[in-house]
Amino acid sequence: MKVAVLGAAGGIGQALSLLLKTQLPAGSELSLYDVAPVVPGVAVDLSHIPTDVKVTGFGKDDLASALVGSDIVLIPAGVPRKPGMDRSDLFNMNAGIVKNLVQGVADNCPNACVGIITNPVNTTVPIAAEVLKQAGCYDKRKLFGVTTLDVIRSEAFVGELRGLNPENVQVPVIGGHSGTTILPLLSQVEGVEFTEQEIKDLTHRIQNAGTEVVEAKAGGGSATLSMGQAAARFALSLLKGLQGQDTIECTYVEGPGDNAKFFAQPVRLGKNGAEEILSYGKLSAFEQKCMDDMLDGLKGDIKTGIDFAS
Ligand SMILES: NC(=O)C1=CN([C@@H]2O[C@H](COP(=O)(O)OP(=O)(O)OC[C@H]3O[C@@H](n4cnc5c(N)ncnc54)[C@H](O)[C@@H]3O)[C@@H](O)[C@H]2O)C=CC1
Ligand SMILES: O=C([O-])CC(=O)C(=O)O
Repeated sequence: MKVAVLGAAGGIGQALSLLLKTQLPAGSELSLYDVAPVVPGVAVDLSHIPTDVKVTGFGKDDLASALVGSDIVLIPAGVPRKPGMDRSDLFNMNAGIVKNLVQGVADNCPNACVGIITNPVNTTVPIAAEVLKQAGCYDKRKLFGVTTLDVIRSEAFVGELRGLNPENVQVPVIGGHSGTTILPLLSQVEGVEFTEQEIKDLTHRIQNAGTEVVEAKAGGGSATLSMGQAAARFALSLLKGLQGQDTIECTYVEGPGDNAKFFAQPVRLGKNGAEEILSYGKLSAFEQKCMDDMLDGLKGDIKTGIDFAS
């Protein structure tokens, strides 16, 4: 399998590429693309790690070579937030970057699965869908917004609160990837009971965890290491699915549209990508109210993306 990382020289891109170099199955290829001139150096650096994963770096004029033959394309290219900004403030800078890179996917590896990390994810994924549609190669089973960071944060915070090993905690997170559109289903965490106040506080913390990192980094960017881990988890699950070993992850996809055209929920990943959109089960009254309150915002974010690309 060939995995391409677009934006590979950035904070997320480098962490993700390191994890992929050490965790992709033997015989895989890792293709690193960035407009930053350091990218060939990142590839050389990683190539000194003794795993059977071939790493190649491609500079800004070499997008086609980076992409050709790719099975999975991960896109963390773009600008991160600074304190005081919302993810939607990144739209003006990042929408065009995602549009151009996804056009490159359409031109060079139209059958690849694409995982969009660049914010605002609620909007950049619909942009990617429109670009692929216009190129005649859109398969909704193969386009994903990577929302795994919301899941791993939920696991970490629940583990911390209850003194559990977070590796044994599972929390589905549905909706989108910004503010109140992030909806952790704490009522479904097995073997753990929360008070109403704990649910409110935890939900708020998970929804604001990106801002927690942005403020702690004080102008130096947003989550990169935890996001690298989250994207690697998603990519490795997707790859297992493509190789015939089905896996389940929450991810932002075009589904049946019961809530919004694009929506994050548990998805069975298999040979063709998103083989099955799974039910997220019964919501508590609190979760249902959170859902009702955020859906208009999520739909607005999606419309912004569709309008931009069409
Ligand atoms: N989905 C999620 O959960 C998360 C998403 N993000 C988003 O990921 C994006 C990247 O964040 P960081 O890695 O921290 O930023 P960064 O600034 O460290 O890295 C971004 C990289 O993208 C490259 N780049 C810019 N334009 C490009 C283009 N046209 N083609 C190829 N590469 C290009 C830059 O040269 C840079 O190396 C941001 O939009 C951020 O908001 C961040 C954390 C979590
Ligand atoms: O908050 C940000 O800007 C980056 C991000 O998406 C996250 O950390 O969840």
